[in-house]
Amino acid sequence: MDFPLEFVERTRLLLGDEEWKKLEAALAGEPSVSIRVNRKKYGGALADALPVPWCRDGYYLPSRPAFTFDPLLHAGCYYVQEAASMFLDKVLGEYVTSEAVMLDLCAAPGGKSTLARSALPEGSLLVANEIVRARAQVLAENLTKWGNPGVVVTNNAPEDFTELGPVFDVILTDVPCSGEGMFRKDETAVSEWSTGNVALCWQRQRDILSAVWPCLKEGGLLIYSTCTFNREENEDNVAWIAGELGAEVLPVGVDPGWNITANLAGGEFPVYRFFPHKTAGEGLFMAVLRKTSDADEPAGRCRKPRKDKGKKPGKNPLKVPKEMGDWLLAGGQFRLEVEGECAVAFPASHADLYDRLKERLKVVCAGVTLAEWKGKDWQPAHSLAMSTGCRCDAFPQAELSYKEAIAYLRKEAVVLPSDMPRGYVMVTFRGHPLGFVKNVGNRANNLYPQEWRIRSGSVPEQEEVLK
Ligand SMILES: C[S@@+](CC[C@H](N)C(=O)[O-])C[C@H]1O[C@@H](n2cnc3c(N)ncnc32)[C@H](O)[C@@H]1O
Repeated sequence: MDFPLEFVERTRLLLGDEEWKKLEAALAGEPSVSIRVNRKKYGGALADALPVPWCRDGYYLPSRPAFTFDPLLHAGCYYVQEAASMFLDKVLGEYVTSEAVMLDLCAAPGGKSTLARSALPEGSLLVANEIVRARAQVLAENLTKWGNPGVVVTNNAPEDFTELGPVFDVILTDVPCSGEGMFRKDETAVSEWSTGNVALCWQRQRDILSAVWPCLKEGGLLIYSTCTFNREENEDNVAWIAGELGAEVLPVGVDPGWNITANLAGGEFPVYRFFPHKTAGEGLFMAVLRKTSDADEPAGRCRKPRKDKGKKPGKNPLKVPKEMGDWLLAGGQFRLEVEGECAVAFPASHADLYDRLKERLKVVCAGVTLAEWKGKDWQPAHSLAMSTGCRCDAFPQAELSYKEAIAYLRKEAVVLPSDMPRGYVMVTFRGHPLGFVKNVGNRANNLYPQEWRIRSGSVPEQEEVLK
């Protein structure tokens, strides 16, 4: 692969001649394949997989299966994620040990959000935000499949958060960057690279950080990451956060055998760099900072919503039927309410914050959507089937074969055994919920979300299921 000359020169200067040659060779090689399992859904051991050392649920696979045709992927049993990004698990495991409210500001497609949702202590809330509307939909899909009810997905610009005040214990800014660490996976990252773009990126990163800084509590944690190598977007920005915004940079306990690279800019503070020639994974930079200053916003204060923002709740004639609480394993821990045409369950312990977020932000989805009103009855929602909080035995269940499961995920017709009761039936594959159908006797109407269906027609001959 031909890299831009200026990139070669700058990276050679950063690493030295010998290291650059090794990196160049690695960037021309094949990326490793890794996944992270959802321990709330998938308990089995993996054959032939090697653990990713810095992540409790991460595994390298010996080859790349046709993931699209694995029903377990669509059931949220695992997420395909490059291994270096999983370092977030080490950071959260070390620094977030009690219930927390976390914002993942640049979250789509959701790799780090799904990881955070597994790593955060029980009772925590994750707000996952994405500025690009179409990407926010993908983020919502991935988090819905992951199934943790303590999630709010929003579609906002960083500035929209500023006036919330200091509500977050942890903020992750996995900022848009020049993407040098993704060169072997993403050819457009190579073609779009220029020194001008690097400058644009580091300036935009500072704007993003300044916009959300007032939302971080004093003593709260900022996790800053990029997937690029240059020092401007990495060490220089960390030094700027510490000096200008007011933070101390924190160390993370790492094993020397992991081959993580330290600060390359001569600074004293700890940062964590992953290079593809040293660790199996793509390029990643991560630093952890604790907010020391509170100059912007007195703790606990939150400005009133802007007058033009926030919808006045109109009177909704729909009510959530009481029995819907029985569709959840811990129904009593949720606030049930109707939002538009949907019955939504949201963790009661964070309901006040959710109301504040709704006043200011564009919420794509939150908590568990239990059902949708269809004019005559409530139709159980896909989000419920995906939720780890769902009481699955509240519904009749039909186990599907591999072929039937793929047909269901392609939104094709499904035929259920003749003794299945009429009405809503949960379909499963190897015991994992895939969604709902409505059994009308001679056929079952497929309720899989149209926009999530498998579109590819080339169904593999053999079963492509995680082993
Ligand atoms: C590196 S990607 C995030 C990857 C994600 N954290 C994950 O682990 O799957 C950066 C994200 O920032 C978004 N973005 C682009 N411009 C932005 C801006 N000005 N402010 C905030 N986010 C932005 C991009 O759309 C993209 O989804």
